[in-house]
Amino acid sequence: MDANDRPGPATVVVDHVGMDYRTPTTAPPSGRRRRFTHNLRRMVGMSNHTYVHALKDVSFVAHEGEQIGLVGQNGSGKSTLLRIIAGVEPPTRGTVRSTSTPILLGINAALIPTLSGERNIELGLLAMGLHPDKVHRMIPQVAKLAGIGAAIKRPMSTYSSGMGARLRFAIAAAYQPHIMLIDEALGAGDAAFSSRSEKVVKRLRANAGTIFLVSHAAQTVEETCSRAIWLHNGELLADGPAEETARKYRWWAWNVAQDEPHVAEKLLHQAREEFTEKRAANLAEVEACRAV
Ligand SMILES: Nc1ncnc2c1ncn2[C@@H]1O[C@H](COP(=O)(O)OP(=O)(O)OP(=O)(O)O)[C@@H](O)[C@H]1O
Repeated sequence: MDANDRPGPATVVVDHVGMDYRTPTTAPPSGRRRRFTHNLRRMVGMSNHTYVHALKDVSFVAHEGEQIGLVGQNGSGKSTLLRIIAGVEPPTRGTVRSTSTPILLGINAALIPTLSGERNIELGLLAMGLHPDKVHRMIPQVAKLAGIGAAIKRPMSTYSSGMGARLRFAIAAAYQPHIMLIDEALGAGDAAFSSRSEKVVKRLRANAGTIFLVSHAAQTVEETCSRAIWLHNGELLADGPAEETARKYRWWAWNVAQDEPHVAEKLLHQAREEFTEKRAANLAEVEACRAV
């Protein structure tokens, strides 16, 4: 889609989504009383907890024909957002609505370790809603794409992590999703598998209606997406044409890498200011979708 084109109909509505993870920590909290409780719990062998605010009130609408890249530094919430859109994890707050089931390439299939690879393919394809006749016809081709040889007859619990990743990828790739989510960090496998999986991803991307892509190379987002969203510490900081948004992020990241914290801070502030109007437009669109 060209940046000047009108967007197609809405396919995914991310409505005020927030995600908090409760995690153990050894860091002492601020405040005397809290520190006292923290030390006391530690002395009696109990662990202390803190909350990670992985996503903070994220709202936007994705449309038919859009390829949306998610950019942001490590830990900014990109994978969390993909998992929530895929329905793999429920958000702490807010909702995600979509016109069809979004498929997160590689991990939607919940595989069962005690069953063979072949049986997992069967169950995975059935879980995606494919007809049993079609599933039986497809098993050999999915097994071929996984390319793990005779291991396909063995229980998954005996696989290496790379073999498991290949199988998961092959199952997800067997189905052409309309809303497709790709987390490049989940890509696993050796060089031969990577080139094979690249071809499959290319084909799936060409036929999908809406695509979300998490890539650590902002340049990939710039080159292959129509729109980009910049997440920073769980906050939606920018949302616009891929080239413009990914460049903003790259310029910020470059300044962080050059140890220019003041410039980087100024750029964050600038991005936030520039996003004010678009944020209001996003919220209005989310609101309008809620009314439908
Ligand atoms: N299951 C979990 N339990 C606790 N904290 C989590 C969990 N999953 C993610 N987090 C935290 O949530 C925040 C966002 O993580 P997320 O993986 O979404 O970031 P990311 O932008 O995808 O990072 P990266 O670029 O490194 O892959 C991080 O601070 C991370 O530590």
